Amino acid sequence: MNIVTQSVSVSPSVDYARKYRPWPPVDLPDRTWPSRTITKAPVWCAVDLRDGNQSLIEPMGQERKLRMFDALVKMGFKEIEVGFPSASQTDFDFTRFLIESGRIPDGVAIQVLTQARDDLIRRTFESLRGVKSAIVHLYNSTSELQRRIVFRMDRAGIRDLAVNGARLIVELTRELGMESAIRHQYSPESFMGTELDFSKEICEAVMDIYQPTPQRPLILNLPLTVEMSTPNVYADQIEWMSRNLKNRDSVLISLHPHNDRGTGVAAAELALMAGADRVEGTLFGNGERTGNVDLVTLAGNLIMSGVDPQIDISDINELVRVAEHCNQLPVHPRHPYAGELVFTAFSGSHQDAINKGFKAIEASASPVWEVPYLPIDPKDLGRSYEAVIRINSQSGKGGIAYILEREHGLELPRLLQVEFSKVVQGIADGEGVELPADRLWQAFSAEYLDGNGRFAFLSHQGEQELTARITDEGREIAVTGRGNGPIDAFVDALRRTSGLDFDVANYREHAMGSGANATAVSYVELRLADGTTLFGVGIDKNIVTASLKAVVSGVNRALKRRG
Ligand SMILES: CC(=O)SCCNC(=O)CCNC(=O)[C@H](O)C(C)(C)COP(=O)(O)OP(=O)(O)OC[C@H]1O[C@@H](n2cnc3c(N)ncnc32)[C@H](O)[C@@H]1OP(=O)(O)O
Ligand SMILES: CC(C)C(=O)C(=O)O
Repeated sequence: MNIVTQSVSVSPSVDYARKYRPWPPVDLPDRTWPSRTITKAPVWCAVDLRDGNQSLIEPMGQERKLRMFDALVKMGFKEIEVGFPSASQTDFDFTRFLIESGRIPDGVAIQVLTQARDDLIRRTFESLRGVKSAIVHLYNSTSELQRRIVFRMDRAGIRDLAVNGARLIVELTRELGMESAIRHQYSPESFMGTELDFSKEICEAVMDIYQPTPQRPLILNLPLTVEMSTPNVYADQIEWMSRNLKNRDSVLISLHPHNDRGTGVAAAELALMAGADRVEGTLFGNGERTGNVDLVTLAGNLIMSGVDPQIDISDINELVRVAEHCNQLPVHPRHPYAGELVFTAFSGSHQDAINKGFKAIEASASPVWEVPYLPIDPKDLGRSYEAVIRINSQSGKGGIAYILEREHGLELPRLLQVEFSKVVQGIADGEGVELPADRLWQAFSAEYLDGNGRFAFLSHQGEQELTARITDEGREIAVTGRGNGPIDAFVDALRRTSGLDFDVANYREHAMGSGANATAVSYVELRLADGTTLFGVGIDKNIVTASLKAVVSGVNRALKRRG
């Protein structure tokens, strides 16, 4: 059989194939990264105060910068890029403030960025006077596009720019006696767009100036300044550099992914598998254009793989508050790990599976977390289970049962779950909005509990010969009946009083709470003359009273159904 395919352009005015080119793959047939796994946390460097800040509508002032800095320190970051001190007075002053106020804890290095321009490098060193531990981060763009369009320089010119910048940095470090305080970092900016042989050439030329050793390695930051390809290409580039750079043990290979194609996290992870040592990024991925790689997501992914991320994201809601305040940008409700909705299921089958997963975890002695649709325990991020299941018209019995059990201790029999979920479905469809837990309880009470119809239970005496006081349409009456126990006798009494032909098909009860506050809940399934069944529910401190109330509840519902 011949299948004839026809390609139809949705936008006939643009020939995408002529306008855009796929990024060329790296010739690395013996690549090893695809079969590796990440088994330890990288060295982290948070760049919220520099790359994040430079992309904000309103860059941070001192108050917001400090709040972010303190939060990053508290999370356990040991390297924090605090600004571009030669570019703005705010960044210069902030760097000075951190140093002069003694705000930088021992063991934490501040990092500052500079272009390869003499005046900017000198000013950068001015900002660092008296610092205990800093990383001077030199960058220049190296890609073919930037060389041609922005710098209008050939490879040699671009290499000289980097080498001269590095030389001045080494001289100033020495002149100012800052050798023990300062570490060095070089970024061939736009690394992804740079030919690998030139990346190697320029990095090695810079290494010749810095003379790194395994004890004092140079940080070579190989940025995905603009993400232009699938993440495997970046991983190949990193593996190629890691394998081909000279004196590999004297450099730390650092990643700095952006997220133009939405795969910044994937690029970082694959590149770590490819041999990188360090990652630069920001909280929740704020940064130029679509952002920097999101360090919180990377840390969450490590946790989910059983690896200690070495930064603390266990109070993720607080991190969201800090980021939203400092960046004046919201964190999306569906943001991995942090979004308001990421641990919430509305849909019935998901809720059912989560409910069963929680029960299985409770019953299991294993420490392993296994809950369908919840790949990580929200509690490990300081999130509660409260919002895990929320009810709307897409919800099913499992979710409704979960909420009634969590909020009110009711363990509804399965058939009652089915029955009540239809009631909820009707309300949710009618109102078209979410039903919060208190609305669900209101609906349950109205449907099943005291006051749900014509009769209401007041009191009873006797067991096989029973007299009960009830109200009938608000009027108090006494009813009597006989049977082999109080429920049977009460059924006999109510059958005659209501004119409804029914018996009890099933009965279940359990305690809610414990000690003096314990309450009993009874579920009775009534079978009607036409063979159909329905439930009644009663709650009372006295277990017999709870059962009799449940019978009244069921009769009221049956009468309403009969009309
Ligand atoms: C990918 C990144 O995020 S890199 C960091 C980018 N961050 C920022 O730019 C924020 C802060 N920057 C600034 O405030 C300014 O750009 C400053 C203060 C650094 C420099 O300002 P100015 O000199 O006024 O101008 P401008 O930024 O337009 O300078 C561009 C010039 O610098 C050159 N240049 C750009 N980057 C570098 C570099 N890393 N090293 C050396 N020269 C560079 C350009 O080729 C251009 O040269 P030209 O004037 O001969 O054409
Ligand atoms: C300065 C460099 C590291 C940078 O910010 C980038 O390439 O995005």
